[in-house]
Amino acid sequence: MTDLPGIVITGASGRMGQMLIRTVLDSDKARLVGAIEREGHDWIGRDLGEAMGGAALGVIVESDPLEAFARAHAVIDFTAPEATLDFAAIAAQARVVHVIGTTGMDEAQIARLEPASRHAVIVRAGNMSLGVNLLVQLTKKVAQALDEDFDIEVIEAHHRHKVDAPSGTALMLGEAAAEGRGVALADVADRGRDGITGARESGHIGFSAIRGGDIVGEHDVLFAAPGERIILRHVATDRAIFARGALRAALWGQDKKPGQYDMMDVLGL
Ligand SMILES: NC(=O)C1=CN([C@@H]2O[C@H](COP(=O)(O)OP(=O)(O)OC[C@H]3O[C@@H](n4cnc5c(N)ncnc54)[C@H](O)[C@@H]3O)[C@@H](O)[C@H]2O)C=CC1
Ligand SMILES: O=C(O)C1=N[C@H](C(=O)O)C[C@H](O)C1
Repeated sequence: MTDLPGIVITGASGRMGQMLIRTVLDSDKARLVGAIEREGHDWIGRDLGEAMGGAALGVIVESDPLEAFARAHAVIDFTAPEATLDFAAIAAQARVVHVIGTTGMDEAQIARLEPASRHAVIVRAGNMSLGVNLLVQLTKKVAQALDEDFDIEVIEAHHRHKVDAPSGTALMLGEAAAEGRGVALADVADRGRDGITGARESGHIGFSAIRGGDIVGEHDVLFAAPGERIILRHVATDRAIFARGALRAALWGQDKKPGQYDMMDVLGL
C-alpha cells in the first residue's frame, strides 16, 4: 500500500480540488499524501476529510507546498495561473511530476514553465478528459478535409464561477482547427465580437463563451457552409472525467524524462 505513488492536491477546497481528492482516495493505484490551499484559507490546519464534511482522513490541509511536495511522487494542480507557476518551480525542485489542469495562462506565463520542465515532468492540458482529447483529433481531421467555404466557430458553455474565456478546451479546439487548416490560430482568431464588427471574414475561427448556473462544460465546433452545417460536440456532465484523466497523467509521468507533455501523450492519441 505505502509503495503506491503519493499524490498532493493543490487547491484542495476547489470544485476540482475536492473531486481530485475523492478520485485519489478511491484509487487503488495511488495514495493521498498532502492537500494544499492558499495562505489564509480557512481549511488550513484542519483535517481534510472533516473540512470536506466527512470523516477524518488524517491529512492536514497545509499552505506551504515545499514540505508536501518533498514527500510526493506527483502534484495535481487545478488552481490559478500565478499559483501554478509557483508550484511548477517547487515541483521541479522536488523532482515530482506536475500535472497542470489550470487554464487561463497567457503565452508569457506558459513560457515561464520551461525552466521547471528541464528538471521535472510537466503534463499540462486545458482538458484532461478522453472525450475532449478525441474531439480535438476529430476537429483537426474535419478542418483538414474542408475548405474555407466552411466557417469554423467554437462555442463553449460553463458554470457562472468560471473566470477565464475562452475556455482552455475551446483554445485547444481552435488550435486543432487552425492546425488542420495549416494556419496559426493567432492570425485568424475572432474573440469577443461586439458592435458593428463587419461581415465575418473567410478563414477566421470564431469563439463564443456562455456562462451560467452549474454547467460543467460543453463545447461545440461548428463548421458552417452555405446549405449545410457540421457540429462536433462534447458535453461534460461530471467533473470526475477531468480528475480521472489527471490521475492517469500523474501515474503515466512517473517513468518519463523531464519535459513538457500533454494528454495526447498520456492517452497515446
Ligand atoms: N484541464 C481540465 O481538465 C480542467 C481544468 N479546470 C481548470 O482548473 C482550474 C480550477 O477550477 P475550479 O476547481 O473550478 O476552480 P475553484 O475556484 O473552485 O478552485 C480553485 C482553487 O485553487 C485555490 N488556489 C488559488 N490560488 C492558490 C494558491 N496560491 N495556493 C493554493 N491554492 C490556491 C483556491 O483557493 C481554490 O480552492 C481552472 O483554471 C479551471 O479552468 C477545471 C476543470 C477541468
Ligand atoms: O473551469 C472549468 O470548469 C473547466 N475548465 C476547463 C476549460 O477551461 O476548458 C475544462 C472544462 O471545460 C471545465
